[in-house]
Amino acid sequence: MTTISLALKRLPHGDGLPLPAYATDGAAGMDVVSADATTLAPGARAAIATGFAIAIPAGYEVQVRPRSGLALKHGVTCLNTPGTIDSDYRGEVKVILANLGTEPFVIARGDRIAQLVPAPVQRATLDEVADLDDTVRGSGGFGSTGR
Ligand SMILES: O=c1ccn([C@H]2C[C@H](O)[C@@H](COP(=O)(O)OP(=O)(O)OP(=O)(O)O)O2)c(=O)[nH]1
Ligand SMILES: [Mg+2]
Repeated sequence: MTTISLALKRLPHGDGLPLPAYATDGAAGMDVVSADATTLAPGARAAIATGFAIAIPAGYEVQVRPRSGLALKHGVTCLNTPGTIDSDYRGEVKVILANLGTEPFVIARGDRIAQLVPAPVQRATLDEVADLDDTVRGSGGFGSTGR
């Protein structure tokens, strides 16, 4: 395991909120809390404020991932999972939540709504060619190998 340092700037409406934190020693994600108090109707989505901005070192991203408990118990997930925070983004970190459940989902300020996972970024260059090498799979996909 490696640990990187993220610069975090608390925004005015983040005053008094707990910062993202690991719930246990072995947690992969830092739980992030909502700065908003709102209700997500069934089928609704919203960008939820967190009250902070971060600066990520070059070569890294931060992924915004759902919490499994919210997904399983309430059908609430990050719509764009995993959300991508770019290293050059300096705006407020937001969590795009969607309520895929059947009941309104009430979010209180301070509720843990998602988790942040830093990850190294692998970039690529593109090498445009006339033909690709042959493989057994070929163009088969989307269930081509059976159930
Ligand atoms: O869950 C998320 C996803 C993104 N962002 C912010 C940080 C990220 O760096 C920026 C852009 O995200 P992305 O590249 O996924 O969105 P886009 O639709 O491609 O927007 P842009 O044109 O600004 O890149 O939005 C968040 O705060 N939360
Ligand atoms: Mg983008």
